Amino acid sequence: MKKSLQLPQKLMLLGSGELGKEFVIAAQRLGNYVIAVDRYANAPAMQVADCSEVISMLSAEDLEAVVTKHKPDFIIPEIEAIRTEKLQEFEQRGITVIPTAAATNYTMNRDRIRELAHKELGIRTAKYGYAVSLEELIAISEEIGFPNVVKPVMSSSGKGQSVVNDRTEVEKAWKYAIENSRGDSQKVIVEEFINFEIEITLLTIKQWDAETIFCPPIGHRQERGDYQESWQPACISDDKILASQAIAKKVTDALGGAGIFGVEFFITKDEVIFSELSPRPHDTGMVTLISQNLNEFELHLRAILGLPIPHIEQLGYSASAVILASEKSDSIAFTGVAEALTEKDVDIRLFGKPTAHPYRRMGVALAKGNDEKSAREKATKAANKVKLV
Ligand SMILES: Nc1ncnc2c1ncn2[C@@H]1O[C@H](COP(=O)(O)OP(=O)(O)OP(=O)(O)O)[C@@H](O)[C@H]1O
Ligand SMILES: NCC(=O)N[C@@H]1O[C@H](COP(=O)([O-])[O-])[C@@H](O)[C@H]1O
Ligand SMILES: [Mg+2]
Repeated sequence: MKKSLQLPQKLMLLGSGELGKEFVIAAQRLGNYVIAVDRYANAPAMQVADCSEVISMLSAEDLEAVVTKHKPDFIIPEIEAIRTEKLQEFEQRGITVIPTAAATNYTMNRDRIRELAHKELGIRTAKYGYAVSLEELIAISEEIGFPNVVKPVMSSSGKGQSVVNDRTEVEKAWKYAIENSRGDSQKVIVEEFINFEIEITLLTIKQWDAETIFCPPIGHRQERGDYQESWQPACISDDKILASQAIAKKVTDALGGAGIFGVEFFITKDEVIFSELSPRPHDTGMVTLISQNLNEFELHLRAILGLPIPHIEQLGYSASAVILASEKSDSIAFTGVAEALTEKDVDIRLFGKPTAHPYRRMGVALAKGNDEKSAREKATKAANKVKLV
């Protein structure tokens, strides 16, 4: 389905964090009208949108109220934790849900997308199983073996995730996962620990009326299940790039619709292993704010609106490194931005989150370099100069 190319369109963004903020900027540049929605006021994307709403996105009534009030042409989820059954209803009423309401339902929980990829599409993933109680977790952990990785089926950015080295650590992992599960789920996934050489995000752009296209792979490093730095291009063989593209195409075709997807893979010496995917811009893809002629947010917008993407150009070795909070605070100020910006080909984004807590991502440093190493070092050095006070 292709939408009319008449602009502006009315876009409702469900989730208004840093990824949403850059998406709103891209949408505004083409004059679109954006309603930014999130669970708290003054969220990053709300600061640049035409208007905003604070609701519980897990509440069908709250979603109904804002959709009835604003009558958007498009609903664009920015986080997973949304009452996706309600999105199906909006879609039936003729509102375009990105990429599709069914796709947001598949990717809301790790188990649904895993079942689709592994069972229905026959794609290689880490060995896995599920548990809804500590007893089940002990049994399935022993079946899968140690070390393994335990995650709530509903969470993101590593929340509630832990690596379990042996039987004695299972109970702690269970408690941590349940305490940090988002939404109403009490289910965890246990995965075989993959000893990868590198992990990548393959930004995959699915279009209404044109072929699926890909950005060059993005390499990334994670801690506590959360992204710390990313770089593009990731150095992997052409064979492995083609293999990951084929898998990304297969999964995104099954999900349907249009938009950008961040498809995550573990790359081992001999294998390309599918991990998970975001049906929207990806945090590690923030590197494209400096590394490409069209960043992931502009690509998402063009794909959504059915605008052409004639060419994606990679602009050379580039990297991003996160700026994290270290303590709880509700008065946010930074030092060191001037120092960080003294270096050539370095840029900083501060998201404008109104409060901080340990490890909350507050900004990102971006850099270009002569090679991967120098780009990564420049980005990390710049990120380290910026401090919350
Ligand atoms: N089975 C595994 N083997 C090895 N490492 C893993 C495994 N699963 C997850 N990890 C590590 O933890 C990171 C986060 O895992 P995952 O992507 O599943 O979580 P997430 O909460 O969805 O993160 P995000 O929302 O940021 O994508 C991975 O990028 C990887 O570094
Ligand atoms: N890996 C998913 C991801 O990076 N999502 C991004 O983080 C925001 C939530 O941040 P918060 O937890 O600091 O509010 C989300 O709104 C999205 O922009
Ligand atoms: Mg991930």
